[in-house]
Amino acid sequence: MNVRPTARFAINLTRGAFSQSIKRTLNTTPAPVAAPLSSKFVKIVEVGPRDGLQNEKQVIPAETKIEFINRLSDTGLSVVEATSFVSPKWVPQMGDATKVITSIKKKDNVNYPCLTPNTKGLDAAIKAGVKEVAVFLAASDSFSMKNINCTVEESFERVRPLITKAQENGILVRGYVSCVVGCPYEGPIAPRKVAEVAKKLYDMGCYEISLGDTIGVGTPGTVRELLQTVSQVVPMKALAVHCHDTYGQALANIHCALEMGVRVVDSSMAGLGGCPYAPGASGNVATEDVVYMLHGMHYSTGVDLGKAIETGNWISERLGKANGSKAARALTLKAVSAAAANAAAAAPCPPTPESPVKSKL
Ligand SMILES: CC(C)(COP(=O)([O-])OP(=O)([O-])OC[C@H]1O[C@@H](n2cnc3c(N)ncnc32)[C@H](O)[C@@H]1OP(=O)([O-])[O-])[C@@H](O)C(=O)NCCC(=O)NCCSC(=O)C[C@@](C)(O)CC(=O)[O-]
Repeated sequence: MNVRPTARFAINLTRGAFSQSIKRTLNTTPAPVAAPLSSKFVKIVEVGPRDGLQNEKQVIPAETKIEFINRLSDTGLSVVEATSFVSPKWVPQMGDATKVITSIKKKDNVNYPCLTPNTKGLDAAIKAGVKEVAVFLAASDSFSMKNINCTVEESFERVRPLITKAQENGILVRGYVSCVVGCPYEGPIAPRKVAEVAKKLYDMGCYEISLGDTIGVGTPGTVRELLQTVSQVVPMKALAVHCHDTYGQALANIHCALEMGVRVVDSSMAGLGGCPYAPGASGNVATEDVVYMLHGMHYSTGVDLGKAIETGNWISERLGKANGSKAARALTLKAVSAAAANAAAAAPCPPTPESPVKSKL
């Protein structure tokens, strides 16, 4: 992919000026849906700093992660999943969890949940002042073994004391279920199996269950069936969707989930990410694309799309990648072209050579 549009934007437009330019561009961009469908709020859970960065091969300095989170906090997002307190032997990229979470500028209206696989992780999170954690289980034993080194059944026993201790400390717990449609090692996963895991986590005290299509194989057909089954045992309002975009189905799957009543969507700025234990899986659906779609459908998110694109472009440049969001790429090009045209129009006219007629006078 070509990184030029992002680099050009960096040269031509400063932070803030870009948001303004994007706003003007959005005002002249036809809305993708004409009629208002709903004015309801959709909560976006930004997972870029954790899910987005955990799989990066290059060492990302803690300072970059901290600035990324600070910029995300300024976009209007209400949840920014910041890091994970996991074993650095398993996921070295997250080895700076304490430094990152204690160094960010926390905003009162933003939650910064962190992943914790066991009580050791929870203890470190508590020490670092974390107010919300997430446990992550799977609907497939093979994936569970690769990811957290225990079976699904064993993972419940591992998180039970974690959830109890978190509750005793006034810490909210979110629950992830991975491989909700398919597993990289076992193939298709039955919705019934996902429902069992989701219900157990919900009953154990997780306030929200995020359904992870870890390898992005879901389609609106399988996602509909999944949500129909899971919502029989966990209320729809407590469900979130977490769609990786490996097969280009993420937005379609989110649209399907919205139609069924889901109002929490996980996404990753610039489409960063992938799971270290799901080889070949692409990143999460890009936050910019989700926001563009939701606003076009007249859902509110609280997110300033211009600032989101600016942040996605910023982290993409830091990582030396193109922004993985199609909406961000299109709007960046449009804003840069418009700014260039404005600059050209505002520039003083260069002296023109005297015309033959004038020279005769
Ligand atoms: C769960 C374990 C720890 C089991 O790993 P293990 O090797 O079975 O654990 P252990 O208890 O035998 O400990 C091994 C070593 O790790 C240390 N350790 C143990 N726990 C911790 C901790 N919390 N923090 C720091 N260190 C820890 C422990 O102290 C020990 O150190 P040593 O004595 O050898 O020096 C390991 O498998 C692990 O950390 N796995 C994390 C994997 C991971 O982060 N995966 C990505 C997140 S999940 C995901 O991306 C999917 C999701 C959520 O996005 C949704 C979707 O898309 O599907």
